[in-house]
Amino acid sequence: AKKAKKPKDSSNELAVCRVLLADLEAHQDAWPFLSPVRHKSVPGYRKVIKKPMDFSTIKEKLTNNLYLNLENFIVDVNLVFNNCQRFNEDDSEIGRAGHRMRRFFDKRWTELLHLK
Ligand SMILES: Oc1ccc2c(c1)N[C@H](O)CC2
Repeated sequence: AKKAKKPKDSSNELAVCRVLLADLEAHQDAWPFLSPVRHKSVPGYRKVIKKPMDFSTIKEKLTNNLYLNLENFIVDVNLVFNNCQRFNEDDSEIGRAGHRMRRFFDKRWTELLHLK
């Protein structure tokens, strides 16, 4: 017989987003991602990176209820790391920080989701 699907509990997804963002901001490798890239002083950035994103902008969006669910939030966090990989060599300070932050984020949100 078909197993009854467990109803999804989305009520605490925004609380999970706040915890995840606080953990990202507190990480020692967060420094390249804390505020918007000053693209006026970074040649090529505005041309190459179509959708800039950073942790302070994500916090603003979270505060203004612009994330409908955890998935939309994760899309923006991954945008931060994908922009970083696009613009920085893997073998650079910022490139390495981006890889470390992405690994940390992936581990952290899967931990939090398994708690449910
Ligand atoms: O050398 C530089 C100078 C500025 C930036 C980067 C590297 N990478 C950041 O992703 C964007 C800003």
